Amino acid sequence: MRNAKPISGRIIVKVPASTANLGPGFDSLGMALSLFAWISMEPSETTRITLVGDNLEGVSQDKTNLVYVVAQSVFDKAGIELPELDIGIRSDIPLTRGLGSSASAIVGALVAANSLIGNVLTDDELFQMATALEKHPDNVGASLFGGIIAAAWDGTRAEYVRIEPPSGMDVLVAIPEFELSTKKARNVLPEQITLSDAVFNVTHSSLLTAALASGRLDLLSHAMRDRLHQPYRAALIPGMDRILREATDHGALGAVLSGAGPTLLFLARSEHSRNGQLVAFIQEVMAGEGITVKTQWLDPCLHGPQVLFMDENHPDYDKDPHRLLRNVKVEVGA
Ligand SMILES: Nc1ncnc2c1ncn2[C@@H]1O[C@H](COP(=O)(O)OP(=O)(O)OP(=O)(O)O)[C@@H](O)[C@H]1O
Ligand SMILES: N[C@@H](CCO)C(=O)O
Repeated sequence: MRNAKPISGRIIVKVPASTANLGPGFDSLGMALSLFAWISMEPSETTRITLVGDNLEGVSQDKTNLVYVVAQSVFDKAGIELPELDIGIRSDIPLTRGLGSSASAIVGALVAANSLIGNVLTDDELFQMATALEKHPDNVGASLFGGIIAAAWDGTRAEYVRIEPPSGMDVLVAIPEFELSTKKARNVLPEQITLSDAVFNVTHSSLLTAALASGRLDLLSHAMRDRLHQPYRAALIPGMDRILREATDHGALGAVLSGAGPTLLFLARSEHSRNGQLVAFIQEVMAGEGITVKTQWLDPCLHGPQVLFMDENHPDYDKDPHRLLRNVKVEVGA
């Protein structure tokens, strides 16, 4: 039990998307991306959950909503009651595509709820809660701390180290039109793997972490290879095998499945990245498979959630929060 009191006012949190694994770092490596979701939250007489924009189709608007449930877990842990909430959610992160939409919802909800009660929970407590909810620390760690994180969870406690992304590195994502839930993409993984595949992944994941930490972009094509999950998941994503194998011939430094997929993610040197060759190659292979993909250049996001607090004196306080969310580009914090 803590001495926490709900504050009156509205919190808006802007939280980054993330990519997990980066190839061999299964359930361990994550990187925050310059693609965002926004959550507004304030105490209210009755619970209302409003979804803004096109990316949240199918997300529940009752008390089963992930953001509402996670917020309640913060209040529970802090020992206070705050059952009714007015929540608004806007997301530019497509759902179930491997860009950490659920992690951003969890992290956004944790940070918004904690801000509403005066930040009584520490970042470490939020990280432990987020990891236990998501069941792996890679996406949530990246969304919470920004940059690249290397993390390990033993089922009880998660530890992480944040790595500043190397400069001059751009990120391309190729997002297929179809959804692939994390659950389905984990169900195709084998119960057991060979020792040689385990050694392959441990060694490549270590090399990748060291390469990212020291800015050795020249090592990425070698280090980003994986034998633990991508070979099994490839059957779910037509075209993936060829694209990952040949992407470095078309200007990528490295190419991987983003999280549990189906999004494919490419790292490239900034000075080479926007010449269109890589995008044209991806589009051609996917078109051959009859799949439409949306490609988007992003940057590593260097920061975690940004929080805007509006009290009744804020010039926008009287505006409908959901209209505010629709119009964000709301600048929230530094
Ligand atoms: N903003 C949100 N508000 C409420 N629920 C959300 C939100 N974003 C995601 N979710 C929930 O998370 C589910 C998607 O989680 P899932 O782990 O399958 O995919 P992902 O997080 O997009 O991908 P990955 O974990 O592979 O990066 C959605 O179907 C929805 O139930
Ligand atoms: N590390 C996770 C990320 C998806 O949430 C996986 O690949 O299944």
